[in-house]
Amino acid sequence: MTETPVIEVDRLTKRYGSFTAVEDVSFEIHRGEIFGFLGPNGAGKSTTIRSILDLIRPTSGHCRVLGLDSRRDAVEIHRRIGFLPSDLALYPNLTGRQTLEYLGNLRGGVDWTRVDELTERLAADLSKKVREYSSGNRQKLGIIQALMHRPEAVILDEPITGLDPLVQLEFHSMLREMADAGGTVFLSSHTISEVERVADRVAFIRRGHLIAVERMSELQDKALRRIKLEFAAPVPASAFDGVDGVHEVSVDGPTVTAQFEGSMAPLLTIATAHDVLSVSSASVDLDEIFLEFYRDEVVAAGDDPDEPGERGARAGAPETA
Ligand SMILES: Nc1ncnc2c1ncn2[C@@H]1O[C@H](COP(=O)(O)OP(=O)(O)OP(=O)(O)O)[C@@H](O)[C@H]1O
Repeated sequence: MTETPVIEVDRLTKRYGSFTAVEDVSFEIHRGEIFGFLGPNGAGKSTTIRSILDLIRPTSGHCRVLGLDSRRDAVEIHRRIGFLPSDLALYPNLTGRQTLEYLGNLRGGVDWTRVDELTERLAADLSKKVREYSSGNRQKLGIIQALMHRPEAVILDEPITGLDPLVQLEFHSMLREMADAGGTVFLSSHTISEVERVADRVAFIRRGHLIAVERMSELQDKALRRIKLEFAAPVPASAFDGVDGVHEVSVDGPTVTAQFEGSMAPLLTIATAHDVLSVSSASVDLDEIFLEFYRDEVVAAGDDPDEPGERGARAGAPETA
């Protein structure tokens, strides 16, 4: 039996004039899931979120939230979910507490016990006027307003901006508790470390296209590994041509380094045929995977002129389930 997805994006395309910000993006998020939505600046994250929430109208495609139509049922959706926008607009002359009272009353009242609990956990200060807030305190207020009515699902656009590391940890625990209790979290982010820490699945968006949706645990298993081989005598790089799963072979005298994925066995077969003295290997961390996905952007920024941007395709086609 398949449960109705909590958030469903179906072939979403958004054009601004002749510019396509998001093209043919589809994914589903299920109950109890923390879903990371990862991409560099301008990739299309906020455009996707705004379409889900009916804050902008898609050029084509549909979004559904809690089984409701984003356009037809926008009012009910907004009542039942929490949302932290990337550019939260607040009244500068209200205090934090007055702001929450105002926003809560739009939903029919404030659960101050819940507000106090969130305030304490995030070490927020609700007594000052919004115009006197630091950016971190402003962000805390944004998080509190998104969570204070105990929503079934929450959509968070870059939530940890400006938060110190301890508050980030506490905030991520809060998201995990929400998901464990059956809530759903959509978390847009630039940073793989945040997504790695907290998400169950992650979608990678680049230049308006969804390039992969991966389960975090599978992504970690899939991580490319780096191997260093010391030989008794120099071995040509061509000895490793066509070996399954091996990339980026580089030779420095009798030392060969390479990256590989999957089984190490084919690589070791070649190595042992050439009088190998030692083998060492280490996992490549997820930051490197992130860079693999976004290599074209890195090259465009002038960081690595060596490598053509082919390898983002390694992750395969987007998941459709
Ligand atoms: N109203 C608009 N008119 C024209 N272009 C727009 C508009 N809004 C967004 N864009 C463009 O659409 C693309 C996607 O923007 P979007 O804000 O969705 O990216 P993002 O992934 O959220 O980026 P960031 O991480 O910087 O917030 C960008 O190139 C942006 O300049």
